[in-house]
Amino acid sequence: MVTALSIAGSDCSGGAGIQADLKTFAALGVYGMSAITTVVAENTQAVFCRQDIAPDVLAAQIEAVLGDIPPDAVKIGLLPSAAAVRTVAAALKGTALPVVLDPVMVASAGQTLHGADMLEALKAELLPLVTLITPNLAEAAALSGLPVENHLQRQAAALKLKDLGPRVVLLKGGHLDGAAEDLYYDGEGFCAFTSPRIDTKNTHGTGCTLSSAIAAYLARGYALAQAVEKAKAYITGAIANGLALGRGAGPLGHFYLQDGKQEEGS
Ligand SMILES: Nc1ncnc2c1ncn2[C@@H]1O[C@H](COP(=O)(O)OP(=O)(O)O)[C@@H](O)[C@H]1O
Ligand SMILES: Cc1ncc(COP(=O)(O)OP(=O)(O)O)c(N)n1
Repeated sequence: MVTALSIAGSDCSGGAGIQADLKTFAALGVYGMSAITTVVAENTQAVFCRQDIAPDVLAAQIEAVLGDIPPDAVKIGLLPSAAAVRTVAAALKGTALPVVLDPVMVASAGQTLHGADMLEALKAELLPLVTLITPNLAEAAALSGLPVENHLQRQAAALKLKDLGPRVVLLKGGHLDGAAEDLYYDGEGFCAFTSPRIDTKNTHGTGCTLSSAIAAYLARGYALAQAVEKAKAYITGAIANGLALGRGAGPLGHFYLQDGKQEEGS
């Protein structure tokens, strides 16, 4: 059985965070496990409050998984503090696992999801350990300190992020106008993974879903660029099959592949 671990926050409304990751793993035929970093009270409209998990309990969750059911890949989502970043970095150092990092900072509803000390720790201690980082436009600007308003600026930001240590940078374009173009940079060259923009308000959890789908495909043995290509196809379908639940940005539809359609190559 192919396995993957998500280290991320809990979204009680089920659209983002650990809940989105586990649904994605299941939809893609991967046995999912979780280490929860923080419990967020949120829904399709707003974030209300959060309770961060103590670093020793976070470390114990990761150790419990790694020591018994070693995952084939790891996805990291919301890390609420520098202490959480350091805990995860210490737990993963020396494991040689493929690690996908979604550097979550702000919920689509607008609220910041981390403490002020998180950003510097993420850059210094975690980015050198990860295989692939998937910032959205705002996250890329915050991490690189560069503007990302046009294509050339986004390329420059990707170069700067690559210098911080990940093997590959995938700068997501979900918040661009026009096509949803994600820029992929592996240190040798750029390529774009692009889909038409889907006109919907139900986009809660798009970043979580894309990064966990990439982790699932890496766990299944796909090479990096191919894992991103397949994950992009999965997220596009999940957005197209989004669910009109709640009064705000509704969640994605994760199980559309099982509605009589088979995933190619599975
Ligand atoms: N309306 C949309 N139509 C098609 N693809 C989208 C849409 N919104 C986001 N995406 C895609 O979803 C993925 C997540 O991107 P993004 O929304 O930028 O992340 P985040 O949730 O972290 O802000 C990317 O592959 C992006 O291109
Ligand atoms: C617990 C938790 N983790 C992450 C997010 C952010 O999710 P993301 O997929 O990046 O995007 P939005 O749905 O917020 O656009 C979250 N809200 N909660």
